[in-house]
Amino acid sequence: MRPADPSLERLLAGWLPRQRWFGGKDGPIDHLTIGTTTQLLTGDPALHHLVLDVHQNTTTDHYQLLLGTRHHLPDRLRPHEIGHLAGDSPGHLYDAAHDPDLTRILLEHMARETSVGPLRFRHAPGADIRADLEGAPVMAEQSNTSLVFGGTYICKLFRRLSPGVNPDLEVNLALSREGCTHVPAVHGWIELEPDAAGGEPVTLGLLSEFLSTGTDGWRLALTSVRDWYAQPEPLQAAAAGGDFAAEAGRLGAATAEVHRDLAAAFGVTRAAADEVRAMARGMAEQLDLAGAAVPELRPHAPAIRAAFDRLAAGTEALRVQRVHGDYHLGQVMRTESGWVLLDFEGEPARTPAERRAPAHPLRDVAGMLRSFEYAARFPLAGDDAVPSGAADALERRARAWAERNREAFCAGYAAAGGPDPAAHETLVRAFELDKAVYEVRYEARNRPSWLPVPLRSLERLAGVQRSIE
Ligand SMILES: Nc1ncnc2c1ncn2[C@@H]1O[C@H](COP(=O)(O)OP(=O)(O)O)[C@@H](O)[C@H]1O
Ligand SMILES: O=P(O)(O)O[C@H]1O[C@H](CO)[C@@H](O[C@H]2O[C@H](CO)[C@@H](O)[C@H](O)[C@H]2O)[C@H](O)[C@H]1O
Repeated sequence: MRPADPSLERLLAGWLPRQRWFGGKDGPIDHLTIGTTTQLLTGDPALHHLVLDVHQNTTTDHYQLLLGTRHHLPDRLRPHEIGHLAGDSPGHLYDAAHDPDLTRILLEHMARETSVGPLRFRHAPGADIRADLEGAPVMAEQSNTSLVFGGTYICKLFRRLSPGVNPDLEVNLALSREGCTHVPAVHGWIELEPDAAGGEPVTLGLLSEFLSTGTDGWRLALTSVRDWYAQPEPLQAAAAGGDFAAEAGRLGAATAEVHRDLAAAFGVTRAAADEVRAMARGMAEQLDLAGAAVPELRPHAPAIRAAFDRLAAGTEALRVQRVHGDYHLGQVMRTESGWVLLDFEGEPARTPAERRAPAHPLRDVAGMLRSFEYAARFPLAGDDAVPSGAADALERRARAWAERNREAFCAGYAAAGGPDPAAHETLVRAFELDKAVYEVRYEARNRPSWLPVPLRSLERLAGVQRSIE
């Protein structure tokens, strides 16, 4: 395979926008070039590591791809085929993240800490990595691609690359050094060496302990929600088989403990009132952008803007610190030893600087409160899911479930030493609305059939705001 083959670049430009993890779905790809190609395995099958430079409008994003080539493509790999090159080509090209025959090579390299071209494979100090395991991708709604190796490791391959050390690696290593028990152990990572201009290596992958006894919070919460919808009247939350409130309280406490350790690892600073005003202006700008892209958001815009204005009118300085940044029920796992937090990368649509920026820890709390709203409304999202005449009763149930778990989470968070959400209502509401605006845009771009979920809960949030004005 030639490094910069125009027909390969055209194939990739056609394939990329169809991938769940592609972050540039807002507009067409103007031009795609192959930045680096590194051959990790020769023969048939062969494995190449590619960094793709994707030019869209005025920006260039970099995506990582493990490209497999085979003369004959087995049926199991057909869904992952990228295309077929004629002439002196190697035959079928496919996304090798789905090929266990090839991904095991990543473990071998990390175990031996090798360097291949610009790729450097590393392991954590003292880690003894088993290289005899096969990796299969996790089937989750993901921005990246994670491979589970024999129920022992999980290797997250970052799809869109951000400059420098990925915050997920940076934060996990820092929290482990603090002795935090709410994160999985880091075993290794893969990085791209800095280019000639210098700078930091770019993180390509993160190998962590696989939490084999864990269930993700989203799945647990949905089980509880379904149980709640199946309850006969009169409703009795505490008696419901799948009540989630005690878990929500423990999750609140774990969140506060992680915030404490993040503060110890990265420090705490003060955001003066004018910085808080700038933050509120930033939220209003995002609202304008989202309203321009998603018309369904516009009816709620005045009430949302009022919440941001209210935040801007305050004179209080805020204590800010490193936070999770994209906190929701899919980012936490309940294991036999308690709640574990995952994915400290921040929101995929934000810039690397925004993701690292200190924020008030209640921003994460608001993220999780939104997630309770999501879980409560998810079963009602499809139009045919709600029988006619039942909408009001179901809306009452959704609100009751979300409210009960919001309260339990906030109580657990405050009791474990986090700033009390009840004492910062304006701030929490602004964060919640900001997250809901982000979600509307996120769903419109990535999962249009989910758009009613944040829109329905916005009707409630914006209604609360209107009643305050
Ligand atoms: N250490 C782990 N152990 C077990 N499962 C995990 C682990 N890390 C992630 N997962 C699973 O993979 C999913 C996606 O992981 P995440 O790090 O959030 O990826 P992304 O950044 O692509 O969203 C999680 O929701 C969880 O189900
Ligand atoms: O986990 P990611 O870093 O990929 O986060 C992105 O995708 C999330 C969905 O997978 C999205 O979260 C939204 O949907 C969740 C249910 O799937 C819900 O629990 C969250 O509250 C809601 O925000 C997240 O916003 C996005 O950044």
